Amino acid sequence: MLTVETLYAVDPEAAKGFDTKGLRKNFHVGGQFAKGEIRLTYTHYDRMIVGGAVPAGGELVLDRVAECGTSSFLNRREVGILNIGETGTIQAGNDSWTLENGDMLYLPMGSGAVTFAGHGRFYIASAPAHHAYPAALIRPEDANQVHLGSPETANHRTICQCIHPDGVESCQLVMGYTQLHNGSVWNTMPTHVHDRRMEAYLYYNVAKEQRVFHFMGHPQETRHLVMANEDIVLSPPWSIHSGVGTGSYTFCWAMAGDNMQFTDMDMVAMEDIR
Ligand SMILES: O=C(O)C(=O)C[C@H](O)C(=O)CO
Ligand SMILES: [Zn+2]
Repeated sequence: MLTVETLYAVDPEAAKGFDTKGLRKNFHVGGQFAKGEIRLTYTHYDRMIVGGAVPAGGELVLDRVAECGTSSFLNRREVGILNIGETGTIQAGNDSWTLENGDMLYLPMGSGAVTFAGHGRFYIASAPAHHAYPAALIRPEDANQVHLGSPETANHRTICQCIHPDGVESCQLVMGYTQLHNGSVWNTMPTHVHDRRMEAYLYYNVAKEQRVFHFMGHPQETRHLVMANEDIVLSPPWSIHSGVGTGSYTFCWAMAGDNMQFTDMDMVAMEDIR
C-alpha cells in the first residue's frame, strides 16, 4: 500500500504567525513508518520526498507515484534509503542489496521499480535528478566521519557523510546521519542556515519516553517542535535546524538544492539568536 501526502512551502513571514498546531502541520511529518506500507511526503522544498517503507516480512514495491507525473518513481529522481530497522533487502532491476541496521543505499535516476523486503525499516529521501551516477551501498565504516562539539557544551557528535561529493556521488542529494556521543544532547548547535538548500531531519533511536526539542525558524524568530522516535522535520532553506534531546538519539539529515557543499553554511552567532 502506498500513501502520498503533499506539503507546500512556507515563507518565513507566514511561519512567524503559526501556533503549535500550525507549525506541526507545516513542518512536522509523523507516522511514516507503518507495517506493510510505503508512506511518502512530497514536499515543495526543492521537491524533496521523504517517507518510510516497512515491508514487515513481505514485499513492497515503489514504482509509480502519481505526484511525480512519471511512469516510475525514479524516472527523473534519485533516492537515498537508510535502514533503521533489522536486516532487509532492496531490489532494483537485476541488482539486489542486503541492508543491515545503519546501512544506506543510493539509487540513481532510471533504476526502475524498487522492491523492499525483509525486516528493514527503510527511511526514504529523494530529490530530482538529471544524471545516473552508480548505485552504491554505504556501510557505516564507508561513511566520511566529521567530529564536532565537545562534552563540555553537550554537543559532542560524529557526523557520518554517506552520499556526498567526495564519496558516493549524486546529482543533488546529500545525505548522512549524526550520532551524539554519550551524555551529549545538542545537535547542530552552534546553528546555521543555508538559503541555498533545504534540509530534512529524521530523528530515530529515541527511547519511547524521551523527546527531542527541535528548533526551527528564522534565526531571530525561533520556534520549537517536539519530536518523538521516527518523526521527520522539514527545514525550509531560511530556517535554523537544531535539536536538544531529553535522552540519546540519532538523526538522519538529507539536503537538496543549489549546491552540495556540506560546509557551505551561514553560521548564526549565539548573540543573534532570538
Ligand atoms: O550535528 C550537526 O551539526 C549536523 O548533523 C548538521 C547537519 O548535518 C546539517 O545541518 C548540515 O547542513
Ligand atoms: Zn544544515
